[in-house]
Amino acid sequence: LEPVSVGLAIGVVSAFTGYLSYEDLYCRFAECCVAERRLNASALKQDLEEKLFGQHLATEVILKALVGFKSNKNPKKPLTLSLHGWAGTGKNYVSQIIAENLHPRGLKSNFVHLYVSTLHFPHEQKIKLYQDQLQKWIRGNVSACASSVFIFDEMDKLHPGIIDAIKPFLDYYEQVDGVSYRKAIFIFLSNAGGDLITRTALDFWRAGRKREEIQLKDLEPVLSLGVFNNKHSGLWHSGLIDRNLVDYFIPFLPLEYRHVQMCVRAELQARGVTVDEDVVTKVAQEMTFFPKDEMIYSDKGCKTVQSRLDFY
Ligand SMILES: Nc1ncnc2c1ncn2[C@@H]1O[C@H](COP(=O)(O)OP(=O)(O)OP(=O)(O)O)[C@@H](O)[C@H]1O
Repeated sequence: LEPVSVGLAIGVVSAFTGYLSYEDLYCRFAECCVAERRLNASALKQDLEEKLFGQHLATEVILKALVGFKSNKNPKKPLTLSLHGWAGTGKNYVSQIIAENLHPRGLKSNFVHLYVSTLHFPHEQKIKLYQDQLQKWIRGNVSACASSVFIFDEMDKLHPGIIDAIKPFLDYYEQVDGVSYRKAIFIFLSNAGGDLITRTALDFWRAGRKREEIQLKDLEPVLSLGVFNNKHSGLWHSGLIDRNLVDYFIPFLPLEYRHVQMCVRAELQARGVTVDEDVVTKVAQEMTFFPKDEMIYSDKGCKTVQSRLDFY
């Protein structure tokens, strides 16, 4: 917002109200970083339960992690979440929900920053430059707003050198060069471990067990094999794991036919269109499912639902 019009608007409103502080008023017109803004736990819970389909583990862990972190006045380190799973299962989507619950403007907020490996750090020979830039960006943004949120997409494609560059910010230091990073939130998204998570889900399905019976402890050994000891996970050898800098590893399960249907209905509702079950079935049936014999999981999750809907 342009400062003159903000100032003018504030003047007009204060003339009418007479009691709101300049800061209160300013923050109604321009975005402010409210370090002590409380997290509305029930709103977050409702968002996750209503909008995120088929991810009972992610819903539970994200809620617990964020509520715990935001209610702690003196966290010892920033919150670091690592989200893993197959394509189109909701990792970016949930980051958007988290961002909106922390900063009302969500991904558009000046205090929420999204980095995509292949877009922002594409050239291996420029690692040194990227490291410097990233450190400057993070330092600058956290100095401006302690509760900044940083989302790193395609973490499995991120050069370990870049992860090393952000490592000092994730650690238990009180301050780094006069800036405290302890109230910031880092979210890493990756497909690493997705195939192994899928295999576990499939084992449950084949054993006739419900998806909702899958517990974190069923996936922890799987993730440790696929992510912590896997050269291609991005986190490997980055030291984040040895130093326990990642607080929560969050698995995303592959989506089934019924979840794709739910995504189609949600998208129709978001477009303000009445839900036509014929369209729901047509779009869901156009998706491809695996494994070949059982055809249970959508190979792109809900990812292409929006573009497919444009045909109807
Ligand atoms: N579990 C889900 N519940 C509701 N909607 C979903 C879910 N998963 C995906 N979607 C829908 O599909 C779109 C694409 O999903 P999203 O970008 O979150 O996938 P992703 O897991 O980040 O995939 P990738 O690993 O390929 O980046 C979302 O914007 C959302 O509309």
